[in-house]
Amino acid sequence: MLELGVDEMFAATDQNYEAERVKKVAAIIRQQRVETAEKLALAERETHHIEQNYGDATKVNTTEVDDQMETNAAVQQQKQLVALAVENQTILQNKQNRLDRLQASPYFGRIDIEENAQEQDSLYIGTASLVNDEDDFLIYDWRSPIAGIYYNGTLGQVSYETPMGQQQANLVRKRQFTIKDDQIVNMFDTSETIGDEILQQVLGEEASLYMQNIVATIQREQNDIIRNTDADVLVVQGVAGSGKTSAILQRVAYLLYHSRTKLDSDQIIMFSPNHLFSAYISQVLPSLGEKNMRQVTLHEFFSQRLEGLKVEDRFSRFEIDQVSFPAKTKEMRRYLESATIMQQIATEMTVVRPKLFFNDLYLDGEVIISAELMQQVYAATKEQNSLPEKILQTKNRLIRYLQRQVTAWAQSDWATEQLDLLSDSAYHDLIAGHTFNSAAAEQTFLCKKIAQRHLYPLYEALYNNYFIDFERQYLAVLDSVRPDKISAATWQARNRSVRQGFEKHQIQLSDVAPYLYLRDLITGGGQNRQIQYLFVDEMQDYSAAELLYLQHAFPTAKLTLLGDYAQDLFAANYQATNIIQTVKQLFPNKKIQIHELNNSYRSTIQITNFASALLQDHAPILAFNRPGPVPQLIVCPRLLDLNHQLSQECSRLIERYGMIAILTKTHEEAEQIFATLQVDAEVTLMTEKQRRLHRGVMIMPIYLAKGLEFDAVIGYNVSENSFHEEGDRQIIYTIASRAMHELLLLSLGEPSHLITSLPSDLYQRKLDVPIQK
Ligand SMILES: Nc1ncnc2c1ncn2[C@@H]1O[C@H](COP(=O)(O)OP(=O)(O)OP(=O)(O)O)[C@@H](O)[C@H]1O
Repeated sequence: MLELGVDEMFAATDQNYEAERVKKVAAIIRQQRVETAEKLALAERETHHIEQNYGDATKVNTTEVDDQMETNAAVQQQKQLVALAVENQTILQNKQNRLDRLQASPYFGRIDIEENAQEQDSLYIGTASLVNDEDDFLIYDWRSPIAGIYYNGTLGQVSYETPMGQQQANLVRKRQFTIKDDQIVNMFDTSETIGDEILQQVLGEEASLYMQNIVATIQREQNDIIRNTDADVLVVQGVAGSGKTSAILQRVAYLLYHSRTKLDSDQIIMFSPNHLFSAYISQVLPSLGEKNMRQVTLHEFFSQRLEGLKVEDRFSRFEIDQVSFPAKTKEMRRYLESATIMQQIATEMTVVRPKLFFNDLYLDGEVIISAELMQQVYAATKEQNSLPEKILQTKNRLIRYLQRQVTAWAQSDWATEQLDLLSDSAYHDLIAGHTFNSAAAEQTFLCKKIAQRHLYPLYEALYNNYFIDFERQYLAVLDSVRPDKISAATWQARNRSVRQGFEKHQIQLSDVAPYLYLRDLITGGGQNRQIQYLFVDEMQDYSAAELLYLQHAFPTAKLTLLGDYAQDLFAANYQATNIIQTVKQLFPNKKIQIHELNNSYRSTIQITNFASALLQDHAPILAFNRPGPVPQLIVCPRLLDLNHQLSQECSRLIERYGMIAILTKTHEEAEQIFATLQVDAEVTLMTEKQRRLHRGVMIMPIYLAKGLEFDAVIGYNVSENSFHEEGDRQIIYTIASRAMHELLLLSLGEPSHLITSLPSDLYQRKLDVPIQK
């Protein structure tokens, strides 16, 4: 057995010592892997054996009461044994996975700390802990309290959390490694938070199909976000490429570690912008040994809650907005997506007994429970009860009324007729398991069953609250809350279109949050109290009403909201977003903590400076010092030339890089390019249905590229014609900031003034494109 003597570990600090140490640690990992593999094989055999026994134990005689009790006890015992064996197996499997990860790269950091003059410790930080047979920590998990020093501290006095409170120490060395298997590829001493060398190297790499974890190079400001456990609402406003998504994924891993006895990955939900993004980030947590949290898009979430209604999706709406977006529509959208409408709905529903609308419940064209009866029952509910309690009372009384109806139907001639018509198999189904003393008793029983079965849809309607006419209710609310800025005629016309939408089982996106909120306030439903943490990525794409609804739907969850108001693609043309301001207004009673990230890591300094200059009234983005080519603007006079240039540039870029994206404003443009692009590489037209990224050339509208990054980006047709509105600034910014190493912008004719108004040294303009015959 290889062991590391503690003294030996502290003695030398040079390259040889570190090289030697890695080898020794790697040997210990290998040895632990062999031992764990043996234990795991044994545990698997054990589980199999117990499962087999479990089958035998349940075959015991169950006719005698005593035997039955004995059997139950045996079954319980067997169940427990199986559960224990499975748990043991899972623990070993997790250990095995952890060792596998450590074997690929045992650690990435070392800190030397002095807690007093006599005592100095060297601690190595990796993706998981490793302990030898003497219980010495050879590697500390990056999430352990003491590892916080690695990310936070510059040399000198530092403090860290311990179970006994804050502990002070003197940080005397910080060392970074890149280790592959048991070989040190790179090693630096640094006094900075995390030195630039390793970061340079990581950021200079090619784009990958899946996002990578950043634990080796987490920056101080990101670390504060990752390790925050205080805030009810943690808000991160971060420029493009500042590591917002990376930080929250490491944050999930951190939270799962920090609260491992109380928190499970199922209790964390993340709202992501689209499925491509979900797939892109899906490997980060597993690479850190954690299960993925739940992921959902807002559209999926809304659609699940509004079964039976087709919810307008944001992408289709964006496409339609590009064709026509009248001022009146903008005004209405501003109101419908505001916190004000949500507050108005809440006010309307908290009066003592709001006027409610009910649906007649029909069966075979005949009203069985009338809306009028429902009104009477509702009117008779106790005044002092809340609205959901009144609804529950109403529902229970209506269910009792329905039960009386069932009895009446069972005693009617109709039931006897139905009985005569009953097929043999239906008859046997109904009486299965029952015996009767007389034919009359059997008949009574069967008639009751027939009536119950017949009226069951009404019971379901009552149980599921279908007896409440939510659509009419919503229309009535809309009628009463018209904002002054919108004329009565315009408002009524819109309400008519909402009604027509309901008739076709459709709902516009702006109506969803207020409609769902109204429905939940009436029924008291729609709240999930299991979720403890809710993350929203790209929060600038959520309206105030939507954020309020999410808070209402997950009342016990702590929120982490991250976004970049400069990347607001969907609402930029009708409203200015100020994330921080919005959140403060939305959650006045919550403990809000705000972090701003202004350093950008994704792109070369040239691309970041170009993107930064596009933004007005924005503090400059701090570019990471990684040089590359200056962005190019290529202007073509005709479509033919543009397409030719596109194919040429794509061919050039694909020789150099693995992942290139052509980003368009709309889906239609993406389709056109896909039809004409000629390049000797795999070309994929990305749609919402695509569930993963592809190597080669990908063509997609910018809204699908949210949160993603590519080696090189070609922004397609950034002409004045297509990008003339102020809100288009955000779109060009988002396009530009997807590029890691190279950025090209192609324009058909006059390029957008948003670009040409920038200082000319930020990009290179190419005009003399060859004209195609
Ligand atoms: N501390 C870090 N160490 C290494 N790489 C980092 C670090 N922070 C960010 N990055 C890298 O920078 C890129 C951008 O990060 P990320 O996608 O998390 O940023 P973002 O703020 O969510 O971007 P956007 O808003 O533009 O989608 C990624 O490649 C990520 O790995």
